Amino acid sequence: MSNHTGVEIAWKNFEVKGPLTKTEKKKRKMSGLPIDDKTIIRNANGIISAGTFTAILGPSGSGKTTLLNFLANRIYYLKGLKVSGEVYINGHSRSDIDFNSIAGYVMQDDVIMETMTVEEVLTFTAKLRLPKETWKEKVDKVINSLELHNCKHSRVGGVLKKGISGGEKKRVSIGIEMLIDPAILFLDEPTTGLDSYNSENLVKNMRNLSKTGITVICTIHQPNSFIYANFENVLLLGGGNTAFHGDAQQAILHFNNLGYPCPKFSNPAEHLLALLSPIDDTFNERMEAFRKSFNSEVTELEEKEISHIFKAKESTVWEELWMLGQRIIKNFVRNRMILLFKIIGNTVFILLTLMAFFDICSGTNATSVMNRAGVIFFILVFLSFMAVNASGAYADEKAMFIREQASKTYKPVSYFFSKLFFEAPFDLTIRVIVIFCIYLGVGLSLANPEQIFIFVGIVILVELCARGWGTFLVISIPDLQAASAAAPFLMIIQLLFAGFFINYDNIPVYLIWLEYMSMFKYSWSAALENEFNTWDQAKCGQAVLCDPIDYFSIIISLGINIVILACLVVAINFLAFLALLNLSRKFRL
Ligand SMILES: Nc1ncnc2c1ncn2[C@@H]1O[C@H](COP(=O)(O)OP(=O)(O)OP(=O)(O)O)[C@@H](O)[C@H]1O
Repeated sequence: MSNHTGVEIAWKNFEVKGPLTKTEKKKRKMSGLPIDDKTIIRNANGIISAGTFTAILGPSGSGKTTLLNFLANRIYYLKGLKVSGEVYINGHSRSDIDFNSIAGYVMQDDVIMETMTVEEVLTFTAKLRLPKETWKEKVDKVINSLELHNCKHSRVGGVLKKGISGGEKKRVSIGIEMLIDPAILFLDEPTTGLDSYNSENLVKNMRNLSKTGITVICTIHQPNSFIYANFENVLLLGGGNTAFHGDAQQAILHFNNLGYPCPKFSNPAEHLLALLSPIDDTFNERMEAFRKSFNSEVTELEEKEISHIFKAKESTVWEELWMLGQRIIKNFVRNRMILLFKIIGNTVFILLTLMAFFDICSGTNATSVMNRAGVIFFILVFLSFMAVNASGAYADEKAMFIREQASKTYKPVSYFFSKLFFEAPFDLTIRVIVIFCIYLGVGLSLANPEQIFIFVGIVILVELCARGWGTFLVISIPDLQAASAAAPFLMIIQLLFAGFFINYDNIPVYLIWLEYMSMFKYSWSAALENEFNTWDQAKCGQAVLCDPIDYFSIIISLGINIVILACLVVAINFLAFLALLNLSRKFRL
């Protein structure tokens, strides 16, 4: 199915050093050894021919993934390591060619939209990256070659909602990469989490792909003997060295000749991994023997032409927005639990609020002033906490966004605005309904009918501001749990300096900037002003509360408060957008 004649990949003088772990440092200190960087891979060389299937094997920590990432040019994952060496594609230095246009990379985790069907997942990428005339044919080809026809209309599913099997999911991940017709395909531990039946099938699939001309390279943890039998070539890593690289069956003979025969009826992979693991005192001696017995030297490389470099279609922002928007809507409609929860949760909230505060604000005395201010405060706080969590959708999709950026499926700007145009409106609509019901039910001012609309406008700005903050945190903090823990703190800080708990005059000068950044300061002032600008002081009496604008120290006019709030919305969302750009830049190849 590939249009390629395949490519040969070679690496020379590949060396990796990395920091010691705390335990390693302790051990070295106790043995009086120097505490400098450890060598993970030492002067490795190798060559993998076009259209072959190679499995990189080795014990845990031997550097399999590091080698794969180095070959696949996944620089981000090598951060923190000192890496040197050169990679050649068909004899050309990798840096001289558009390597990312001929390479596909399948991550260990399958990060696919769970609510989409297999066909929809493939179609999404195909429509964005392939010309109109070819995408449909290409999707069908991928489905056929990866034997996905039985599940093409099934939803992908996830941990809580079962969908297709783990093996099928992995094949979908491979299929997404196959759409661009890669000449070389890298897979990081593709059989992890799969049962032996699915693992064997997957390995057969990979071998079949290599037979179509694609150079397939994967790392594998602990293959069983059936899986091992399907390997064409193996590259064995141990003790920082390449212990063997070549025909999988020859590997068994090679170690047999060195005096390490594979015991009868045992799994050859287990035997080889045991030989490469530091499980006894003879490890160093064994590794030295393996190193000497295998010459990985790569000599003169012949320069060969690289046929057919894939040129992805450059979709416009509008096309991308529409595709992403459709995906959001589908995901939204199919995620019935979330939909139901939002509807029931908000209905319960309206009912409870009305039961507690029904008509509480309708009076004209000082008590009514406090009630009105209290209800307004409650609405703003409740909505902002709800909205800051609405960015959870970003958290759910962060890994998928990274995968899609690595393969340049769409531009980050399209993703950002698709969330704003297609995801936010549903929440905003619910919020508007909630506010209308509560506003009318508790008896906030309707002396001027515009007041309710102005209040709704203020609430929408608060919602957009809080969403922006939530999005910024989720995108810029690598740990998602830390990001969701930080969100309420950020809201509390803004509340603290908004003017309700500490009077503006009592805020220390060096913390005054927090006051100016608080969305509650402006929304609270604007909402109070909106509420009390039709207030009849004469009916209220002489109490200090009867002049609410003065009592609450509101000095900025309603219009200016709204303008500042709108500027905050733009600034915070721009910050979130910059964070998204930065995330994309790290992973986009
Ligand atoms: N970015 C990094 N920063 C620091 N150390 C790293 C980094 N990446 C890998 N290492 C270290 O390099 C060594 C090799 O890691 P690598 O993930 O390549 O091993 P592996 O053979 O794939 O292991 P496993 O089978 O457990 O996934 C390990 O000791 C690991 O801790």
